[in-house]
Amino acid sequence: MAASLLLNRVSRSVSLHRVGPALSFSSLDAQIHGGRLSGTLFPERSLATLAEGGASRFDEMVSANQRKYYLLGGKGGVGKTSCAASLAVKFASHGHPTIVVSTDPAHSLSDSFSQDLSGGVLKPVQGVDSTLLALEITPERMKEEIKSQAGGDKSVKNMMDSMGLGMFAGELGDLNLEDMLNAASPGIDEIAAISKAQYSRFTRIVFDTAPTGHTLRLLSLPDFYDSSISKITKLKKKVTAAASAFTSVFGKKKEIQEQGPSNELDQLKERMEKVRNVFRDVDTTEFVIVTIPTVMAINESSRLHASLRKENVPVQRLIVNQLLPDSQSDCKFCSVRRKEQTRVLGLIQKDTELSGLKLIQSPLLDAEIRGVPALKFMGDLIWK
Ligand SMILES: Nc1ncnc2c1ncn2[C@@H]1O[C@H](COP(=O)(O)OP(=O)(O)OP(=O)(O)O)[C@@H](O)[C@H]1O
Repeated sequence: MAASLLLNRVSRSVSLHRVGPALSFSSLDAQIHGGRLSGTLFPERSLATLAEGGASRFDEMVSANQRKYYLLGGKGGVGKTSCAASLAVKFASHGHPTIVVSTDPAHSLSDSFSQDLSGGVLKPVQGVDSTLLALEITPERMKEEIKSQAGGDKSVKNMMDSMGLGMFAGELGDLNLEDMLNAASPGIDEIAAISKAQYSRFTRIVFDTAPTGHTLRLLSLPDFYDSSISKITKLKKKVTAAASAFTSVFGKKKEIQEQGPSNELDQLKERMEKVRNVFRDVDTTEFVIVTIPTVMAINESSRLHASLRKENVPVQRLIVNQLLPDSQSDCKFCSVRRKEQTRVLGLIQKDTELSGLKLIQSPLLDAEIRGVPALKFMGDLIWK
């Protein structure tokens, strides 16, 4: 049986001692020095060789004091939440007041921290020696907020009426404004909110994003909003110009109310600009792709990277999570799986989208990563 890592959390600490071919933890007195585990050793190979010690260049991630945003995303079930939560714990324990945000409607931050972080408001994470807040975004609350800002009513027609453009609502046919208001992807408002002044002291913001498709929507939403709002604004200007031309020729006052586009739309447009700038700022933002060593997951990661590149979202790191640790005494199953994962790692090196990224290898632990001590342990393995 491949030597694997058992993570039995005793009280609130974990540690490492050797049990037969497996390794298990009972109190966190094992220090990880430069990839070697002091105390009981992992005889075949240090964990760091698995986690490619230093590949993540955590020193770069933690150095600057200016605010930075890290979005972790990828295929469902690969370990996004565990990696995001472990990164947030690591930032906080390195002195950065940190916020970890889950934009995934199927939240698992509460599970990962083993604390109730639900409710759509910022909540302090217990058991971390410095400031770490968590936010599980509730899509419902977000949608209500957007609808209320669009003059209360949901329909495009009523909204256009409120801007004196009711008779032109048909012209917006191709503009699915209703979709925009009704299906606002969760996260936009909170991302806009977090960039507000009162959160300025938080210098690291970590996003645990939803599986790939949903995240791409979230990333493209600011542009979608922007183009929708500019369409309305342009139409408004066109109509006003037509109305004044009409008046000068026929001398009759058309009943076009002289209103600027509703200021709710202006505010929305402004917030979208802010979010879009956050997502694309190479100095402050980075999207970290998380995957596992299977062909399907690598293919999806490659497509995700291509989409992020198109959206100009900066990507530097790729985490390959749940890698089988080395072991001399391999069972048949493990040796087949190990061969496959080695092949897949080779595919990454040849993949035009992924080969340029910093590759972080994260070992498979044979227990769930739940609670701050386990997240600290995982963080020490991958964020080095
Ligand atoms: N390296 C690892 N070793 C052992 N278990 C792991 C590892 N990484 C993640 N897990 C476990 O795998 C499960 C899924 O992890 P996680 O919730 O972080 O994935 P996710 O990508 O966020 O999932 P989802 O897409 O459903 O949100 C959890 O039970 C977690 O504890």
